[in-house]
Amino acid sequence: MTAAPTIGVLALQGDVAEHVAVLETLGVSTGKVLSPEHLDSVDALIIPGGESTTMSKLARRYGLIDPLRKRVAAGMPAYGTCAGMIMLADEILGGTADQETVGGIDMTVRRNAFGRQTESFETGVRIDGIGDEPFDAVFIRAPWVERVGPEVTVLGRVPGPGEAGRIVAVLQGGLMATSFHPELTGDTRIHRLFVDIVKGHA
Ligand SMILES: NC(=O)CC[C@H](N)C(=O)O
Repeated sequence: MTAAPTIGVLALQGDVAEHVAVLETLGVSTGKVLSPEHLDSVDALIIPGGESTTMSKLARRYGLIDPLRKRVAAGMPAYGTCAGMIMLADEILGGTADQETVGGIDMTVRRNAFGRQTESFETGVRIDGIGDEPFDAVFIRAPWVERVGPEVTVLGRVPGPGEAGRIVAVLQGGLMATSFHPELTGDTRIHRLFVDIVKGHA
C-alpha cells in the first residue's frame, strides 16, 4: 500500500458526505464510489450507515455487488458503519428475503437488534486501539454482532445480557465494522484507526 492511499466512500445511499468530510479533515485522499470504475480507483472503502436493504438493491442495480465482493475477497481494506456493518457480514439475521451482503467478515449480524425503546441512543464505548477514553457512540436502529468466527477480533461492546455484553465493533484483517456512527460526533479516532489499518495493509 502506498503511503497516501485513496479511501473511497460507497455513495449509493446513507451518510456519505459525513464520511467524506471526516476523511478530508484527516488529510486523506477520498472520493465517492458509485460505479465499478470508481471502485477500481480506490485503495480502500468506507461503507456508510443508511438502510442496508436499499443499499443491497442499489449495489445490485449499479453493478457493484460482485465487484465489491471481488475486491474485498482480494484484500481491499473496508470499514462498514451500521448498515455498512451489515453489508460486510457473512451472515445476517432479520434481513429481507432478497437482501444481499458483500460479506468478508466471519460474523453473524442482527439487523435492528437493539429493539424499540432503544432504537436510537448514545453511549460511551471503549474501543481497542484508540486509547482509553470512551468513544461517544451514536446508535441509530443499529445492528449488533451475535457470532464471530475465530479470525475476528472484538474491538468494543456495550452492556447487555450476560457478562460479555453485546459486540458493536470488530476487526478481521483489513476489514473493520462498527454498529454505530463515528462520522456524527467530531471524534476522528475511529477513522484514524481505519486509516492506519489501510496504511499498514500491504
Ligand atoms: N443507521 C443505520 O445504518 C441503520 C441500519 C438499518 N437499520 C439497516 O438495517 O440497514
